[in-house]
Amino acid sequence: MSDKNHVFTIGLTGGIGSGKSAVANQFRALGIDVIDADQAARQAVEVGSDTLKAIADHFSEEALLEDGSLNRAYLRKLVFDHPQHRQWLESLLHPIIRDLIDQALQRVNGPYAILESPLLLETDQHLRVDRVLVVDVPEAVQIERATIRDGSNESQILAIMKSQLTREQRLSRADDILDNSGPPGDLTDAVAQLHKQYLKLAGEQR
Ligand SMILES: CC(C)(COP(=O)(O)OP(=O)(O)OC[C@H]1O[C@@H](n2cnc3c(N)ncnc32)[C@H](O)[C@@H]1O)[C@@H](O)C(=O)NCCC(=O)NCCS
Ligand SMILES: Nc1ncnc2c1ncn2[C@@H]1O[C@H](COP(=O)(O)OP(=O)(O)OP(=O)(O)O)[C@@H](O)[C@H]1O
Repeated sequence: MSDKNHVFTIGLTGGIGSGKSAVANQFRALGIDVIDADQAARQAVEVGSDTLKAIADHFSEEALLEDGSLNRAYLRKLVFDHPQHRQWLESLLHPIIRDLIDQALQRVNGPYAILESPLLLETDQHLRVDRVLVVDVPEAVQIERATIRDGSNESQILAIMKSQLTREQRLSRADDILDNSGPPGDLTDAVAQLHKQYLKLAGEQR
């Protein structure tokens, strides 16, 4: 990125259940601002928003819960079983998510920022970042951890994985790779090393 006003930004990505949030929390603990694309996706569909109304109009009232919020379980099943529904939802949400990310990046004060996103490389979000950090685990570990965390069945996790890049595609685009196949404690030293490297790179950019 050549824009002089922009904060040095690391794109943190990985497949579902790889450990992006766990890694992001370690950077937060070091005082680094993390912008979370999944969080932006939630902000985009706030109760009462036009976007949420467009979703209910397009799918059905079933897309809303009684309190007027998004029926995430319903939509999750629908969009990952039917690529055309996912494409419709993405074409509505991704431009909004991109704008929310841009606004959040402008508010960053620290030496560098982290953009945590499952779809960093699948969308144009990667154009916002200076460097790509991939959290990597074998696919079997992804499935196991995501299934336990979400209480989902394996077939739903597999459907989500199919709509993301493959492990090989993602790794081929990484500048840095964090192996998260060990216990959570193993991440601490590796994150501290990366933090040192990123502080140096951010300093050189200024
Ligand atoms: C379908 C929705 C409502 C399901 O909500 P739910 O609470 O069950 O899941 P959540 O949003 O927490 O996402 C969980 C994980 O699913 C995967 N995922 C979500 N959306 C997508 C997508 N469009 N393509 C591939 N994987 C996705 C990611 O690994 C993500 O971390 C939600 O994921 C959504 O609105 N997706 C479309 C917006 C989007 O693309 N978000 C990703 C960030 S850019
Ligand atoms: N090293 C680890 N050992 C064991 N469990 C882990 C480890 N890292 C993360 N987990 C657990 O695995 C699950 C997935 O991790 P996390 O939520 O960080 O993944 P994610 O990449 O952010 O997923 P998503 O794309 O769905 O948002 C969580 O329940 C988390 O507590």
